[in-house]
Amino acid sequence: MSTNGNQFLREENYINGVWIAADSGKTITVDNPATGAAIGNVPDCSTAETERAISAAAEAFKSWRKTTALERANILLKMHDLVLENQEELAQLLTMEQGKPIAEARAEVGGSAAYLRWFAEEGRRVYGDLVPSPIPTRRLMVMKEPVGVVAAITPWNFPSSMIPRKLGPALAAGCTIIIKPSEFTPYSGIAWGLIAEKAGVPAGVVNILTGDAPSIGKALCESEEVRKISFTGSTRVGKILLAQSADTVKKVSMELGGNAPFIVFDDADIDTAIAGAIAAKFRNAGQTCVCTNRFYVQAGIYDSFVKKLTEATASMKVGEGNEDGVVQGPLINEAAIAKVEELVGDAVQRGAKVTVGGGRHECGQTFFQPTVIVDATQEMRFSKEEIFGPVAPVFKFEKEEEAVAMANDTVFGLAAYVYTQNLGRSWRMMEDLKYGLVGINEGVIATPEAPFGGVKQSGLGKEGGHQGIDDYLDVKYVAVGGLGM
Ligand SMILES: NC(=O)c1ccc[n+]([C@@H]2O[C@H](COP(=O)([O-])OP(=O)(O)OC[C@H]3O[C@@H](n4cnc5c(N)ncnc54)[C@H](O)[C@@H]3O)[C@@H](O)[C@H]2O)c1
Ligand SMILES: O=C[C@H](O)CS(=O)(=O)O
Repeated sequence: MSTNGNQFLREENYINGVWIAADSGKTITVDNPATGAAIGNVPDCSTAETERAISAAAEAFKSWRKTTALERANILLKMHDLVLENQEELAQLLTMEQGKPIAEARAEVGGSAAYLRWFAEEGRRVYGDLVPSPIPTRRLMVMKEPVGVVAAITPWNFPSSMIPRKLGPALAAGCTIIIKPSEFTPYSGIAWGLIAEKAGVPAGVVNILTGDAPSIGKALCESEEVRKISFTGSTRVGKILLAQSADTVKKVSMELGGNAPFIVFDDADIDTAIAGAIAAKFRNAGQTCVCTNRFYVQAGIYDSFVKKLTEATASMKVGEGNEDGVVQGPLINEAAIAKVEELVGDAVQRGAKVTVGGGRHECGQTFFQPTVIVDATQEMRFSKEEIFGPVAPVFKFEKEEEAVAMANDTVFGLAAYVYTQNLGRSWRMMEDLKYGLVGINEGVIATPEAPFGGVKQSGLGKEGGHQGIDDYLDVKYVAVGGLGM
């Protein structure tokens, strides 16, 4: 059943085409991060429900894998249309449970639909090979097949769009899926069950579970029937899931934490760099995996960049997501605020100076002032730890090789950004920066057409692009002999 008039605000889980409560009747209360008010309660499911979801997905796989790529594409496009037809309701749900400004929520929902369209098309281009045989009486074929049951575990910062990045390629490839959204933002995840149901996705193909993450995750990782784990979240949890998946040798996709450098050279167009800096730092209140974590600014442009960045940051309106003109909402909870406060405190203690912001915002317990902090050094914690908040540390450098060395001095490798008008330098940056994504004079680059994913401890595998569906396919080599008979 739905509450508060939004048809997508459902307080049940979706297993095998049936809406259910937790066996125990237990629930998890979900709060609005901007106001602290309770939105509602979702099922607190655990191992038993997870095992039923796995059985349902395994049974549904037997027939879903035999549908044609065109049939699957048509269902994904129906889901795409439903998302766009209900974009406002889905965006309002997202802002209510996650806090982001409504314009960002609308964009996220639009992006969700775009991933569905992309993979509807990609699914119809899963080609095999006929390999020239060295033996006259033998033919060599390469086939691609769906891996089977997929388990998807997703984060709270993009509670809508992180799901179709997995559901899209999974269904397009012929896999079935069990989705466990974050307990902080479950409603946008549960909504995918309703969208699937309305689109006519057969029972068991899409299953949505909320509840005790460790026990659900353990059941998914230890099941022989689950053949792939697709995770988006922290590197810490990614490592737990990788370890838990080892015994059954699962395929894994890991979209993990980041520590993005944003390098500005003296020859950069400064206004372009400032626009890119604001977009790359403060989107979703700095709570994105690809948000800039470190600004490295060359000495010749440093003072004017700091001045302009401070001015632009000071002009940002903070408040609840539906308030006119608000460009920054709350952080997800008070623990997130405390973490950001800790990192700012550490930097100031080590000699950094705040030019704007630096503390909690008057809007409420979960709001933090958009902040610029200068004279940053590699010894400060935020040079190695993901801030995940609206704080922009600015470091000064003299030479190009110094910037590259500092930028690469991290265990992470998700996104990096470079602002320069020098062609040779931009190519050296592309090649020398050890990251999965590089923006040259661009601060927001994710798109369904391109492979998104990190290297090092930022992850394994890609989401989007033609690479995105490969992670949901097994490659089979078939040798057909006896042709001389
Ligand atoms: N690389 C990317 O594409 C990408 C995208 C978004 C977020 N992230 C990263 O995610 C983090 C923020 O998201 P978060 O706080 O939700 O991350 P998180 O790792 O705390 O939680 C992510 C998901 O894992 C679940 N989970 C937690 N502990 C688990 C366990 N022991 N077993 C199974 N599941 C478990 C959570 O319930 C949630 O659904 C940041 O580090 C951010 O960089 C990465
Ligand atoms: O935080 C994670 C998202 O993947 C960021 S983006 O919307 O893909 O840029």
